[in-house]
Amino acid sequence: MSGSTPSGFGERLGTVIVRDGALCVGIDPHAYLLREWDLSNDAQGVREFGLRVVDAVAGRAGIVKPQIAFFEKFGARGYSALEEVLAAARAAGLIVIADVKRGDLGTSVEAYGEAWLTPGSPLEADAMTISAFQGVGSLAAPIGLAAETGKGLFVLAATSNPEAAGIQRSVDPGSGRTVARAIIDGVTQANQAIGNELGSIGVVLGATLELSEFGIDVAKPITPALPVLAPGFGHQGAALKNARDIYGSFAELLVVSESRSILTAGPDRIADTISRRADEVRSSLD
Ligand SMILES: O=C(O)c1cc(=O)[nH]c(=O)n1[C@@H]1O[C@H](COP(=O)(O)O)[C@@H](O)[C@H]1O
Repeated sequence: MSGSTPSGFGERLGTVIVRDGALCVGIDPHAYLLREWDLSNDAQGVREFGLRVVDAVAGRAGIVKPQIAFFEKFGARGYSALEEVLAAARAAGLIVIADVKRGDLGTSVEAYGEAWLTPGSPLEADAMTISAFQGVGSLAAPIGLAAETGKGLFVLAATSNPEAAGIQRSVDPGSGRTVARAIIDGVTQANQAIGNELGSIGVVLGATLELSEFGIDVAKPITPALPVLAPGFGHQGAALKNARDIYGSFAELLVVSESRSILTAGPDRIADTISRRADEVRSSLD
Protein backbone atom coordinates (compact mmCIF):
# COMPACT_ATOMS: atom_id res chain seq x y z
CA MET A 1 0.00 0.00 0.00
CA SER A 2 1.32 3.44 -0.89
CA GLY A 3 2.29 5.84 1.84
CA SER A 4 1.59 8.87 -0.35
CA THR A 5 -0.59 11.77 0.73
CA PRO A 6 -4.22 10.95 -0.06
CA SER A 7 -5.04 12.72 -3.30
CA GLY A 8 -7.60 10.70 -5.20
CA PHE A 9 -10.36 8.22 -4.38
CA GLY A 10 -7.92 5.31 -4.70
CA GLU A 11 -5.63 6.78 -2.06
CA ARG A 12 -8.56 7.47 0.27
CA LEU A 13 -9.91 3.98 -0.24
CA GLY A 14 -6.47 2.51 0.43
CA THR A 15 -6.16 4.47 3.67
CA VAL A 16 -9.60 3.39 4.88
CA ILE A 17 -8.94 -0.26 3.98
CA VAL A 18 -5.71 -0.23 6.01
CA ARG A 19 -7.40 1.53 8.95
CA ASP A 20 -10.88 -0.03 9.02
CA GLY A 21 -10.59 -3.11 6.83
CA ALA A 22 -12.13 -4.05 3.49
CA LEU A 23 -15.69 -4.81 4.61
CA CYS A 24 -18.40 -2.74 2.92
CA VAL A 25 -21.90 -3.00 4.37
CA GLY A 26 -24.61 -2.82 1.73
CA ILE A 27 -27.69 -0.81 2.70
CA ASP A 28 -30.44 -2.72 0.91
CA PRO A 29 -33.74 -2.15 2.74
CA HIS A 30 -35.73 -5.04 1.23
CA ALA A 31 -39.40 -5.15 2.26
CA TYR A 32 -38.85 -8.37 4.26
CA LEU A 33 -35.98 -6.74 6.15
CA LEU A 34 -38.08 -3.70 6.98
CA ARG A 35 -40.65 -6.13 8.40
CA GLU A 36 -38.01 -7.99 10.41
CA TRP A 37 -36.65 -4.69 11.72
CA ASP A 38 -40.19 -3.65 12.70
CA LEU A 39 -40.10 -0.69 10.31
CA SER A 40 -42.73 0.55 7.88
CA ASN A 41 -42.45 -0.29 4.19
CA ASP A 42 -42.26 3.35 3.11
CA ALA A 43 -39.87 6.28 2.90
CA GLN A 44 -39.83 6.72 6.68
CA GLY A 45 -38.94 3.03 7.08
CA VAL A 46 -36.01 3.10 4.63
CA ARG A 47 -34.74 6.34 6.22
CA GLU A 48 -34.76 4.79 9.69
CA PHE A 49 -33.22 1.56 8.39
CA GLY A 50 -30.44 3.43 6.56
CA LEU A 51 -29.62 5.65 9.51
CA ARG A 52 -29.49 2.69 11.91
CA VAL A 53 -27.16 0.78 9.59
CA VAL A 54 -24.88 3.81 9.29
CA ASP A 55 -24.82 4.08 13.07
CA ALA A 56 -23.90 0.42 13.42
CA VAL A 57 -21.14 0.62 10.79
CA ALA A 58 -19.47 3.74 12.18
CA GLY A 59 -16.41 2.72 14.21
CA ARG A 60 -16.70 -0.95 13.13
CA ALA A 61 -16.08 -0.82 9.36
CA GLY A 62 -15.23 1.91 6.88
CA ILE A 63 -17.45 1.59 3.81
CA VAL A 64 -21.18 1.50 3.05
CA LYS A 65 -23.02 0.91 -0.20
CA PRO A 66 -26.61 2.14 -0.27
CA GLN A 67 -28.58 0.46 -3.07
CA ILE A 68 -30.54 3.33 -4.50
CA ALA A 69 -33.47 1.36 -6.00
CA PHE A 70 -34.82 0.60 -2.51
CA PHE A 71 -35.13 4.35 -1.89
CA GLU A 72 -36.20 5.34 -5.43
CA LYS A 73 -39.24 3.04 -5.02
CA PHE A 74 -40.73 5.71 -2.77
CA GLY A 75 -40.26 8.64 -5.15
CA ALA A 76 -39.38 12.08 -3.86
CA ARG A 77 -39.79 11.02 -0.22
CA GLY A 78 -37.50 8.06 -0.81
CA TYR A 79 -34.88 10.35 -2.32
CA SER A 80 -35.21 12.71 0.60
CA ALA A 81 -34.61 9.76 2.96
CA LEU A 82 -31.61 8.76 0.87
CA GLU A 83 -30.13 12.25 1.08
CA GLU A 84 -30.23 11.99 4.87
CA VAL A 85 -28.64 8.55 4.86
CA LEU A 86 -25.86 9.66 2.49
CA ALA A 87 -25.17 12.77 4.56
CA ALA A 88 -25.11 10.79 7.83
CA ALA A 89 -22.71 8.23 6.37
CA ARG A 90 -20.36 10.89 5.04
CA ALA A 91 -20.55 12.83 8.32
CA ALA A 92 -19.55 9.61 10.12
CA GLY A 93 -16.42 9.52 7.94
CA LEU A 94 -17.50 6.41 6.01
CA ILE A 95 -16.71 5.94 2.34
CA VAL A 96 -20.05 5.92 0.55
CA ILE A 97 -20.45 3.96 -2.66
CA ALA A 98 -23.78 4.87 -4.25
CA ASP A 99 -24.97 1.68 -5.91
CA VAL A 100 -26.85 3.36 -8.74
CA LYS A 101 -25.64 1.25 -11.68
CA ARG A 102 -26.19 4.18 -14.01
CA GLY A 103 -24.97 3.98 -17.58
CA ASP A 104 -25.62 6.25 -20.51
CA LEU A 105 -23.61 8.37 -22.88
CA GLY A 106 -22.68 11.91 -23.72
CA THR A 107 -24.36 14.66 -21.74
CA SER A 108 -26.75 12.25 -19.98
CA VAL A 109 -24.01 10.21 -18.31
CA GLU A 110 -22.24 13.47 -17.57
CA ALA A 111 -25.33 14.60 -15.64
CA TYR A 112 -25.51 11.28 -13.76
CA GLY A 113 -21.91 11.79 -12.74
CA GLU A 114 -22.67 15.33 -11.58
CA ALA A 115 -25.62 14.09 -9.52
CA TRP A 116 -23.57 11.62 -7.46
CA LEU A 117 -20.00 12.91 -7.57
CA THR A 118 -20.21 16.68 -7.29
CA PRO A 119 -19.04 17.99 -3.91
CA GLY A 120 -21.99 19.68 -2.21
CA SER A 121 -24.65 18.07 -4.42
CA PRO A 122 -27.69 16.73 -2.50
CA LEU A 123 -26.82 13.15 -3.44
CA GLU A 124 -23.06 13.44 -3.01
CA ALA A 125 -21.31 10.10 -2.57
CA ASP A 126 -17.64 9.12 -2.72
CA ALA A 127 -18.11 6.74 -5.62
CA MET A 128 -20.88 5.32 -7.78
CA THR A 129 -21.43 2.08 -9.64
CA ILE A 130 -21.78 2.51 -13.38
CA SER A 131 -22.28 0.38 -16.45
CA ALA A 132 -20.14 0.52 -19.60
CA PHE A 133 -22.43 -1.26 -22.02
CA GLN A 134 -21.89 1.66 -24.42
CA GLY A 135 -18.12 1.28 -24.09
CA VAL A 136 -15.72 2.57 -21.41
CA GLY A 137 -15.12 5.58 -23.69
CA SER A 138 -18.75 6.66 -23.14
CA LEU A 139 -17.88 7.24 -19.48
CA ALA A 140 -15.29 9.96 -20.26
CA ALA A 141 -17.30 12.69 -18.51
CA PRO A 142 -17.84 10.95 -15.14
CA ILE A 143 -14.27 9.63 -15.25
CA GLY A 144 -13.03 13.21 -15.76
CA LEU A 145 -15.27 14.50 -12.98
CA ALA A 146 -14.11 11.76 -10.59
CA ALA A 147 -10.48 12.64 -11.31
CA GLU A 148 -11.17 16.32 -10.70
CA THR A 149 -13.14 15.91 -7.47
CA GLY A 150 -11.24 13.00 -5.86
CA LYS A 151 -14.22 10.68 -6.33
CA GLY A 152 -14.42 7.17 -7.74
CA LEU A 153 -16.36 4.91 -10.08
CA PHE A 154 -16.91 1.15 -10.03
CA VAL A 155 -17.57 -0.03 -13.56
CA LEU A 156 -19.51 -3.31 -13.87
CA ALA A 157 -17.15 -5.80 -15.52
CA ALA A 158 -17.97 -9.34 -14.32
CA THR A 159 -21.09 -9.21 -12.18
CA SER A 160 -22.04 -11.85 -9.66
CA ASN A 161 -25.41 -12.76 -11.21
CA PRO A 162 -25.38 -15.95 -13.32
CA GLU A 163 -27.34 -14.34 -16.20
CA ALA A 164 -24.46 -11.97 -16.94
CA ALA A 165 -21.86 -14.51 -18.03
CA GLY A 166 -23.13 -14.85 -21.63
CA ILE A 167 -22.49 -11.21 -22.46
CA GLN A 168 -19.57 -10.50 -20.13
CA ARG A 169 -17.55 -13.55 -21.24
CA SER A 170 -18.16 -12.99 -24.93
CA VAL A 171 -15.10 -12.26 -27.04
CA ASP A 172 -14.62 -9.36 -29.42
CA PRO A 173 -13.29 -10.98 -32.62
CA GLY A 174 -11.27 -7.82 -33.36
CA SER A 175 -9.22 -7.71 -30.15
CA GLY A 176 -9.69 -11.30 -28.96
CA ARG A 177 -10.60 -9.93 -25.53
CA THR A 178 -13.68 -10.68 -23.48
CA VAL A 179 -16.07 -7.84 -22.68
CA ALA A 180 -15.02 -8.05 -19.00
CA ARG A 181 -11.31 -7.91 -19.89
CA ALA A 182 -11.84 -4.99 -22.28
CA ILE A 183 -13.59 -3.08 -19.46
CA ILE A 184 -10.69 -3.73 -17.07
CA ASP A 185 -8.23 -2.57 -19.76
CA GLY A 186 -10.28 0.57 -20.50
CA VAL A 187 -10.50 1.39 -16.79
CA THR A 188 -6.77 0.83 -16.37
CA GLN A 189 -6.03 3.22 -19.24
CA ALA A 190 -8.21 5.81 -17.50
CA ASN A 191 -6.31 5.31 -14.23
CA GLN A 192 -2.99 5.63 -16.03
CA ALA A 193 -4.17 8.88 -17.63
CA ILE A 194 -5.28 10.23 -14.21
CA GLY A 195 -1.78 9.38 -13.03
CA ASN A 196 -2.25 8.71 -9.29
CA GLU A 197 -0.39 5.92 -7.60
CA LEU A 198 -3.62 4.05 -6.82
CA GLY A 199 -6.49 3.90 -9.29
CA SER A 200 -9.69 5.85 -8.64
CA ILE A 201 -11.70 4.09 -11.31
CA GLY A 202 -12.48 0.55 -10.23
CA VAL A 203 -14.44 -2.42 -11.46
CA VAL A 204 -17.05 -4.82 -10.10
CA LEU A 205 -15.90 -8.45 -10.13
CA GLY A 206 -18.28 -10.91 -8.48
CA ALA A 207 -16.85 -13.33 -5.94
CA THR A 208 -19.18 -16.06 -7.20
CA LEU A 209 -17.28 -16.33 -10.50
CA GLU A 210 -14.34 -18.20 -11.91
CA LEU A 211 -12.65 -15.06 -13.22
CA SER A 212 -10.34 -16.94 -15.59
CA GLU A 213 -13.47 -17.89 -17.58
CA PHE A 214 -13.89 -14.17 -18.20
CA GLY A 215 -10.36 -13.88 -19.60
CA ILE A 216 -9.17 -12.26 -16.35
CA ASP A 217 -5.79 -13.33 -15.00
CA VAL A 218 -5.65 -12.20 -11.38
CA ALA A 219 -2.04 -13.39 -11.05
CA LYS A 220 -0.92 -10.45 -13.18
CA PRO A 221 -0.82 -7.24 -11.12
CA ILE A 222 -2.32 -4.12 -12.64
CA THR A 223 -0.73 -0.67 -12.38
CA PRO A 224 -2.03 1.60 -10.94
CA ALA A 225 -3.73 -0.74 -8.47
CA LEU A 226 -7.33 -1.33 -9.44
CA PRO A 227 -10.13 -0.81 -6.90
CA VAL A 228 -12.34 -3.91 -7.02
CA LEU A 229 -15.86 -4.01 -5.63
CA ALA A 230 -16.50 -7.63 -4.71
CA PRO A 231 -20.12 -8.63 -4.11
CA GLY A 232 -21.09 -12.29 -3.83
CA PHE A 233 -19.79 -13.24 -0.37
CA GLY A 234 -22.33 -14.15 2.29
CA HIS A 235 -25.86 -14.49 0.93
CA GLN A 236 -24.75 -15.31 -2.64
CA GLY A 237 -22.58 -18.14 -1.39
CA ALA A 238 -18.93 -17.21 -2.06
CA ALA A 239 -16.68 -18.12 0.88
CA LEU A 240 -14.45 -15.51 2.46
CA LYS A 241 -11.68 -18.03 3.02
CA ASN A 242 -11.29 -18.15 -0.78
CA ALA A 243 -10.99 -14.36 -1.24
CA ARG A 244 -7.22 -14.43 -1.79
CA ASP A 245 -7.50 -17.22 -4.36
CA ILE A 246 -10.39 -15.55 -6.18
CA TYR A 247 -8.78 -12.11 -6.43
CA GLY A 248 -5.02 -12.82 -6.33
CA SER A 249 -3.04 -9.66 -7.02
CA PHE A 250 -6.32 -7.71 -7.38
CA ALA A 251 -6.82 -7.96 -3.60
CA GLU A 252 -4.81 -4.80 -2.87
CA LEU A 253 -7.80 -2.46 -3.17
CA LEU A 254 -10.54 -5.03 -2.62
CA VAL A 255 -13.91 -3.95 -1.22
CA VAL A 256 -15.78 -6.95 0.20
CA SER A 257 -19.42 -6.01 -0.07
CA GLU A 258 -22.17 -7.83 1.82
CA SER A 259 -25.75 -6.78 2.33
CA ARG A 260 -28.30 -9.43 3.32
CA SER A 261 -25.91 -11.66 5.31
CA ILE A 262 -25.35 -8.70 7.66
CA LEU A 263 -28.71 -6.94 7.55
CA THR A 264 -30.64 -10.09 8.54
CA ALA A 265 -28.94 -9.88 11.94
CA GLY A 266 -31.62 -7.34 12.83
CA PRO A 267 -31.32 -4.06 14.68
CA ASP A 268 -30.17 -5.57 17.99
CA ARG A 269 -27.40 -7.76 16.62
CA ILE A 270 -26.18 -5.82 13.58
CA ALA A 271 -23.37 -3.98 15.35
CA ASP A 272 -21.82 -7.20 16.70
CA THR A 273 -22.32 -8.90 13.35
CA ILE A 274 -20.43 -6.11 11.57
CA SER A 275 -17.55 -6.26 14.07
CA ARG A 276 -17.26 -10.03 13.67
CA ARG A 277 -17.51 -9.92 9.88
CA ALA A 278 -14.99 -7.08 9.65
CA ASP A 279 -12.52 -9.25 11.61
CA GLU A 280 -13.23 -12.25 9.38
CA VAL A 281 -12.61 -10.13 6.27
CA ARG A 282 -9.37 -8.83 7.75
CA SER A 283 -8.06 -12.32 8.54
CA SER A 284 -9.09 -13.68 5.15
CA LEU A 285 -7.01 -11.00 3.42
CA ASP A 286 -3.97 -10.95 5.75
O1 LIG B 1 -22.88 -3.41 -7.83
C1 LIG B 1 -23.18 -4.18 -6.90
O2 LIG B 1 -23.11 -3.84 -5.75
C2 LIG B 1 -23.50 -5.58 -7.24
C3 LIG B 1 -22.83 -6.11 -8.32
C4 LIG B 1 -22.92 -7.47 -8.57
O3 LIG B 1 -22.27 -7.98 -9.47
N1 LIG B 1 -23.75 -8.22 -7.80
C5 LIG B 1 -24.46 -7.71 -6.76
O4 LIG B 1 -25.19 -8.48 -6.10
N2 LIG B 1 -24.39 -6.37 -6.49
C6 LIG B 1 -25.22 -5.77 -5.43
O5 LIG B 1 -24.97 -6.37 -4.17
C7 LIG B 1 -26.17 -6.40 -3.40
C8 LIG B 1 -26.55 -7.80 -3.02
O6 LIG B 1 -25.69 -8.18 -1.99
P1 LIG B 1 -26.03 -9.43 -1.04
O7 LIG B 1 -27.31 -9.12 -0.33
O8 LIG B 1 -24.83 -9.49 -0.12
O9 LIG B 1 -26.14 -10.62 -1.92
C9 LIG B 1 -27.25 -5.76 -4.25
O10 LIG B 1 -27.32 -4.38 -3.92
C10 LIG B 1 -26.72 -5.95 -5.66
O11 LIG B 1 -27.21 -4.98 -6.55
